[in-house]
Amino acid sequence: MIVTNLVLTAALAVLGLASALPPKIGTTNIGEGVSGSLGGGRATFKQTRNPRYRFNGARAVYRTYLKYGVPVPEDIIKAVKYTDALHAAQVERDTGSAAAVPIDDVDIAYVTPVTIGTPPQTLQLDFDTGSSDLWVFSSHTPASQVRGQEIYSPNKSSTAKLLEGHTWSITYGDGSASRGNVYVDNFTVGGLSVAQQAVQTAQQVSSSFTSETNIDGLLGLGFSTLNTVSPKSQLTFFDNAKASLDSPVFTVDLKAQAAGTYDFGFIDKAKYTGEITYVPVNTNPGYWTFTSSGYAVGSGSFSSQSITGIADTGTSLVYLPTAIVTAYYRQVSGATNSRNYGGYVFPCSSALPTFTFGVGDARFTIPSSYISYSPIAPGSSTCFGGLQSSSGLGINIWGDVALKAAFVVFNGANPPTIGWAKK
Ligand SMILES: O=C(c1ccc(-c2ccco2)nc1O)N(Cc1ccccn1)C1CC1
Repeated sequence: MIVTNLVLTAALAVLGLASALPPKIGTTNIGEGVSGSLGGGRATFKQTRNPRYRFNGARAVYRTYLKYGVPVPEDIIKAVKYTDALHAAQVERDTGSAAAVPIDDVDIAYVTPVTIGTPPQTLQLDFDTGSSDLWVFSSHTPASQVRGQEIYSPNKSSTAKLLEGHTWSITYGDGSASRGNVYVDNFTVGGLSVAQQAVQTAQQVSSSFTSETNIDGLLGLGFSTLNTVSPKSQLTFFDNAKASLDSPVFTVDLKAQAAGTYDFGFIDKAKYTGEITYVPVNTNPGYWTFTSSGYAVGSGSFSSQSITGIADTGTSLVYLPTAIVTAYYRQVSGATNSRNYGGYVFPCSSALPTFTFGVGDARFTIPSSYISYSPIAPGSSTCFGGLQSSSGLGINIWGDVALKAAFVVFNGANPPTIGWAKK
């Protein structure tokens, strides 16, 4: 047997397999970081745990054989390889969690802190499941278009690299727009890092972005097919991070007038009640498009009908077919569809019914307070509705007014699905 072992060990050494195993004694490859100080003839070393170390018994035995120069039995070598494979499968994966903070007192949008580059530059970005460009106010944005926003300066980041010859340009449904060039750099959200994230630097932003002083850029969480970078389109932060996540998901927990969270890689049971109802997602052309099973106005009967639309964290309001919206505002005294104000308005003193929408057999009720969206001007007694008609858009949109009423799982598995739960 010894002969066999000698041959085997020699073979391993020749094949370099032995080198796949840790170097021999004298190194600290024991999964514990060793830090300490030298000098003045004294040395003290404080050992710290390596959180990612997984103890491997077979490997410990293997080292002992090596330590005493005894040929390693075949079954130990097999056990080391088997347990290595097991550990590789269990390698600790990544997750992230970051706050979603409303930028004003009507929840028109939410921002989340991110860090870019080395040393890290912190910006507050609007996470937008309705688009797939990650763009930021930057040192390339004309000063006349910057009004208090934080900017990303690639020339102050030692890890920034220009994507030569790449540009981007996007126009959003509300008419806002931006364009510019592209860098890749280290990018972190809530403890979750991507080394070479495409960061699109703005050379031009439209007036609505300039005037939104609390938003330093957008982080697209739509499908990467929507990304506008040319000649080579880029991946979203989620697509880049997905492979290293415990689970290929992100969740959205937006709140009314309070900080919610975006979680990446895990589903936090503390954030919802009951069951999550998952439904299919149509990824064409690149939005999180799903079909709702119907609606009810206030305590009225539920109307079962398919309402196909997108879950869009980047849109403030809910935009649905005119028939549904008129059925809703018929229950609101003094409500009119105003050309002046660009949508349904009503006396702020009017009582508003709730609005319930279905996802499969589940039912989600949007409180009246979310639909009494805001006075059309400060101090006005006329209020703008949080539910508006989608007829001019060509797409139904479940924006923040609806998302605030639920805990939503954006499941990036293959095929993608979207899950809705009460909270
Ligand atoms: O704002 C956008 C939107 C987002 C991304 C893109 C785009 C163009 C090229 C790549 O992405 N185009 C949009 O238009 N909404 C919401 C919307 C539409 C209409 C009115 C108001 N809100 C898209 C998700 C539907």
